[in-house]
Amino acid sequence: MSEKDKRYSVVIAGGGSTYTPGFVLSLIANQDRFPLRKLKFYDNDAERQKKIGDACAIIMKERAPQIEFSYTTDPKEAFTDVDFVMGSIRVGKYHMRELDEKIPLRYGVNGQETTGPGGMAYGMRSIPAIIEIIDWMEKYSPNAWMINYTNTIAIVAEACRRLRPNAKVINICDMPVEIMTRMAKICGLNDYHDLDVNYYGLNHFGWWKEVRDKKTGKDLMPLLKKHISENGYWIGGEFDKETETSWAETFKKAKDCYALDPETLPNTYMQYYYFPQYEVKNADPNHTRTDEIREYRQKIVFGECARIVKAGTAKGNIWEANAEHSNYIVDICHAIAYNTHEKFFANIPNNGAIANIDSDSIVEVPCWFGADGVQPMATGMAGRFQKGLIEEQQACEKLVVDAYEQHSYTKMWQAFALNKTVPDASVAKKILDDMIPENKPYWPELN
Ligand SMILES: NC(=O)c1ccc[n+]([C@@H]2O[C@H](COP(=O)([O-])OP(=O)(O)OC[C@H]3O[C@@H](n4cnc5c(N)ncnc54)[C@H](O)[C@@H]3O)[C@@H](O)[C@H]2O)c1
Ligand SMILES: O=P(O)(O)OC[C@H]1O[C@H](O[C@H]2[C@H](O)[C@@H](O)[C@@H](O)O[C@@H]2CO)[C@H](O)[C@@H](O)[C@@H]1O
Ligand SMILES: [Mn+2]
Repeated sequence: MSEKDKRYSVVIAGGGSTYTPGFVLSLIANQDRFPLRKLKFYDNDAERQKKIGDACAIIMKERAPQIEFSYTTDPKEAFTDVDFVMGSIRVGKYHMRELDEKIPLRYGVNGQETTGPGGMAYGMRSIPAIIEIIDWMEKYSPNAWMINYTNTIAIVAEACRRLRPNAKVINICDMPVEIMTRMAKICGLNDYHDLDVNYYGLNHFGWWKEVRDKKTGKDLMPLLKKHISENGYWIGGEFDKETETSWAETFKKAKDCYALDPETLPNTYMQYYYFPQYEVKNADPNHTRTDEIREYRQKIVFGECARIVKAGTAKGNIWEANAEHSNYIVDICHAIAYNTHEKFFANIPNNGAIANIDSDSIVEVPCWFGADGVQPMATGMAGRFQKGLIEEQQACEKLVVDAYEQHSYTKMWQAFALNKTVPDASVAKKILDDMIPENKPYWPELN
């Protein structure tokens, strides 16, 4: 069979994820450009995965019967004969996410999934699980690529850099393309594919310094700056109709983040670093994003899967409209499979991509994606303001991986104490001391 006719085998690690049905629908929708012969799910929670797996089996039978579909909790079965691993696991599931959010809030510190102490706690849990998956992939399918969404991406990527430097793993985030689709709509274009950008920073910690219409080359920054200074990334109307309340607030808050540096356009996550006191004041310590997800996304996804299984058909399912999150990972697999050299974003060792940042820092920058992986774009110099922020934040991310490697309590405490979201070292210690017993099943013992 020629390369042109090749059909691919994909395993979704985290088969029980709320995003899995979206991945399946996007994969099916892209069969003309990224054809599959096999699709598998892997999860370490058989019961959770079965609920999603049984519904997806029906979707696959109805829409793509030519693709062999299965789900398993056995790593050998999961990772044998695959070309791509899509990483989407959440170690400790929503129970631990809730604690990541609520423990810092006990002490008046921002409680968020991937930023501040919560993000560092979550990253520490993800490291061994991702390393384990990489090792299985390399053992059972040595030519495969892992495209990983599993958070906390910056910490996972730093752990990959140190512990598995040659692994074929690419750590990605959907936030830049989600924001770019908003930018495209603001400019009367369709989605992120229509824009050519210069963007730099860390994961959930970055700035656009150039946005152009890909077709005409027109500078879109003046138009975007005007809109964002008035509305943030909020668009309203049909496009924002389904946006959940907390995400709506986030897109609107970008207006205040933009005001702090009107030369660049901010990633929405900057709100947690620029305005931590505001975030805490607006948070309900007894009802955080995890509660919202339990009430909405998780309930809807698992409810819909149960409905499909009961009806024995997926006709009229809620995932008809493709989500950015799942389309993006399929776009990336396609770019690697067909060596397209399209420009997306990856979290990779800097190596000069941001000229005045250490070469061994993990940075998030535009990269060209092809059969040999990713080639970063040179983004130029970080501004003085950004450079200061980046260096503080990336030191926190490195300290977490130091703590993991050295089983060091002090390094983890330093990581919390240094973070911009934490007011002082005694508060950092209280948060860490509350987190340690809760994370006992997942973290190394810290001495
Ligand atoms: N990078 C990004 O931009 C981005 C965007 C969205 C979501 N995410 C990430 O995607 C992941 C999934 O999110 P979700 O909200 O759907 O989570 P979820 O809790 O619904 O699903 C995660 C699944 O992972 C499984 N799991 C946990 N530990 C595992 C392990 N060691 N091995 C195999 N499976 C394991 C769980 O059993 C669960 O079924 C999270 O890491 C989330 O942070 C990343
Ligand atoms: O609070 P959540 O679980 O809804 O989202 C956390 C993730 O947010 C970013 O991704 C998506 C999000 O998954 C999706 O629901 C939507 O609202 O848009 C966001 C931006 O594309 C973020 O990039 C992830 O890393 C977070 O895990
Ligand atoms: Mn992300």
